[in-house]
Amino acid sequence: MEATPRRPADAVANAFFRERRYIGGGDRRAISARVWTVLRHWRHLAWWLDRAGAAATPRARLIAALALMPQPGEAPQDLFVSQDRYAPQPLSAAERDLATRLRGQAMVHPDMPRAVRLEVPDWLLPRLEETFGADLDAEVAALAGEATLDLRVNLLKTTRAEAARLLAADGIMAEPTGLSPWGLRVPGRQPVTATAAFKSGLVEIQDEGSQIVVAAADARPGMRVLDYCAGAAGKTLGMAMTMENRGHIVACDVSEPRLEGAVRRLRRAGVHNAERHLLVPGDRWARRRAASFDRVLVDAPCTGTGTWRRNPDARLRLTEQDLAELMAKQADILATASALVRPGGRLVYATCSILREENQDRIASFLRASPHFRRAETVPDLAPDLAQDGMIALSPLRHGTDGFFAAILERTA
Ligand SMILES: C[S@@+](CC[C@H](N)C(=O)[O-])C[C@H]1O[C@@H](n2cnc3c(N)ncnc32)[C@H](O)[C@@H]1O
Repeated sequence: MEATPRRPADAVANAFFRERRYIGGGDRRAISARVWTVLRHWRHLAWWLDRAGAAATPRARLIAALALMPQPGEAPQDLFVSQDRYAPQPLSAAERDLATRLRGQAMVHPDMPRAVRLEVPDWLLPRLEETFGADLDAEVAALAGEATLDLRVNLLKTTRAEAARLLAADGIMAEPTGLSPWGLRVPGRQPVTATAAFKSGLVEIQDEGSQIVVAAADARPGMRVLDYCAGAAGKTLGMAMTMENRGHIVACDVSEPRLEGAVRRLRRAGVHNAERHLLVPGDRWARRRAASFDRVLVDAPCTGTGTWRRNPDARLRLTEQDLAELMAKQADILATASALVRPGGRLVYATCSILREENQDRIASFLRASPHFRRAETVPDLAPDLAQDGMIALSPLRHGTDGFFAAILERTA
């Protein structure tokens, strides 16, 4: 993971295990659990190692994690033993000394700088302070928590109650979500994709926050709808559902493999009114369809800072340059996609970021440059006060969802 810092940790872990089929299930789980503990405490561990005068190598981080978070029978000197062919080398005298010194200390120390304590990059801290103000510690703690497993019930094929009943028949007890009218929340990590309900397209895995973006888009039967950054069609599927399979929806993206991934999902969900379009440089397709869609959803490429619960390593990989590049892309995409909205139609801009620069500030600068757009005065009837000034900003702490943002804009002329 350190050797390929641009690659998501779960992709590295999957490749590692694929190349080592001899590692059994129990060992895989144990290895993964240890690696994820180290990732979740990356900066804490580096701080402790620095204080102890040790280099923050992968091995040293692991020894420090075992010493700082001792579990019965898991003292580093008992795990680093060479009798077993695959076990790590025994501890050196210096490593033993390190483990002894760290043992029993609290992982988070009062002397740690705030960014280290919160496990965020230094450059990002002022931006997070701007977003969350006095709630910063609690919000970041919630972003570091366990993600929920949410399903969107596919109303094209079933009802929420019926889907819950079918899942229960497969041993999965799901509860209705509080905000999304179509959501079910499954406790813990359960094999949802093996259930009959999933295989037959009655439910899709989709965070409740993402479902709220679908609701905010308010795609209705008979409309012409564009999902401009559709990826593998997560939100296209949801909008096709609210359209009751009537009207026309186009899923666009610049990534062919992502759009390919949509094919199977659309089929499984029983969606008949969707078309896919691969955007290429100099695309005439968009120009020919100027001002023709009732709804355009821009689910923009973003920092993903709202999904840290799922990718604890992402916050460490994110650089200031990434943010700058993404913001430039968001501005371009918004300018191009907005031209496709018909007068009287709606543009919904969404991210899974919690940063103001990608969200509220992006919308403010778009509106300054686009006098024929304004914030929608009426928004879909979701939970009271969820939308303010036509914008919805969700967070794990306040809403129990990923950190999603949606702005609902109207084209006036
Ligand atoms: C947040 S993801 C979309 C997720 C998807 N809507 C879903 O719900 O599953 C952003 C998508 O924007 C696409 N993208 C990046 N640059 C783009 C561009 N210039 N125009 C259109 N799509 C773009 C990426 O390929 C990616 O699939």
